[in-house]
Amino acid sequence: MASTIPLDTLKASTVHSPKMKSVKALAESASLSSLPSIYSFTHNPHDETIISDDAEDSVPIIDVSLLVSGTPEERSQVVHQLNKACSDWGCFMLINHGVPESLTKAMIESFQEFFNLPEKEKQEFHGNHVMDPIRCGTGFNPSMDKVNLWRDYLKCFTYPEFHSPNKPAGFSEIALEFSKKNREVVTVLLKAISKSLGLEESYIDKATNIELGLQILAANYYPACPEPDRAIGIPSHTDHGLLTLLVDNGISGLQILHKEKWINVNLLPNALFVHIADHLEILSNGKCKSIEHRALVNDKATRMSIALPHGPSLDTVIRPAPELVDKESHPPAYVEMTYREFLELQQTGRLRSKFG
Ligand SMILES: O=C(O)CCC(=O)C(=O)O
Ligand SMILES: [Fe+2]
Repeated sequence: MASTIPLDTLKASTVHSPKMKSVKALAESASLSSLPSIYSFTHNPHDETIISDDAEDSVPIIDVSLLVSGTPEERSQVVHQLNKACSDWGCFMLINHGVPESLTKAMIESFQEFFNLPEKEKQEFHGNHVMDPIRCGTGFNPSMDKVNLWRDYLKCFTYPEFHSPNKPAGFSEIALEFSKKNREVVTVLLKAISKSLGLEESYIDKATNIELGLQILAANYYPACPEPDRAIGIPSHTDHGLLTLLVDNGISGLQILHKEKWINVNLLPNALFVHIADHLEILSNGKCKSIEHRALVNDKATRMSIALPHGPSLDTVIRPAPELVDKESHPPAYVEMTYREFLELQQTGRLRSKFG
């Protein structure tokens, strides 16, 4: 049986992040020529020697339009590609996904306008709790992060209920449309991934109660950094949820860990990057791998990324699919708990990994 974490000791997890100056404000202050020591991140020297840009290490590219309009052979080919991408890579790049390029551009611009708001106005959206539906801040969580991260963020819960800041003008409308279009992509992908696992098409939808599944629209803002080798945007982690879709403003910085090598990800123009996340790994009993990744910073230009984690409904217990469990050869390898419990535990720093 899968073990469970005693949750009766779990209290509402408030993140006591002090009202810190944003990294954007810090980076723009005229006097900044070196990295303040509170942002100094010790990179693992072992990591640094194994960065790869090799062609053979290139992330799989999947044409998702074939799942909708392809021939039966093309559809089954894409399902096969997804099976390999989810198990061998834990990520892939998606082309012909149907999110209009102009909409993505408008979303990136709107986030930029949000981050450009006066600090005081942004502070109205400074949430404290992981379940606050709108949260803006700078990368610092005392129970999780040992150093400050060179990154500001805004996170909004956009499904099942839509939340967004009421400024800048037009932000809400663009965010609603962008979130909808991205959720449509996830709907198609989850069906195909179910099939690729040998399960019925709607298996993941039902097991996660996806009708009420949580969608988060998050933007990361990484200003140019005076000493990029000594700082980090986001340290190595896997995402919670089922799938995260990600785009950026054309400035690279995302790295994934593949076969113990850090690989620079350069997104194809108008492609979506897809991360397999923890709850898909749990549900598939390890057949799909959630991908370790991190965000580096640079000294030339501001990087922005938009990440949309799509998860189960908050109150559905997620456990390995019994169809993918075999007592002898594939025993259940993960703890079972609701997505909400997972998020709250993760925030306290007490969830060391999805293995419990
Ligand atoms: O900025 C990126 O490319 C990565 C962002 C990320 O990993 C996250 O928001 O969880
Ligand atoms: Fe991430």
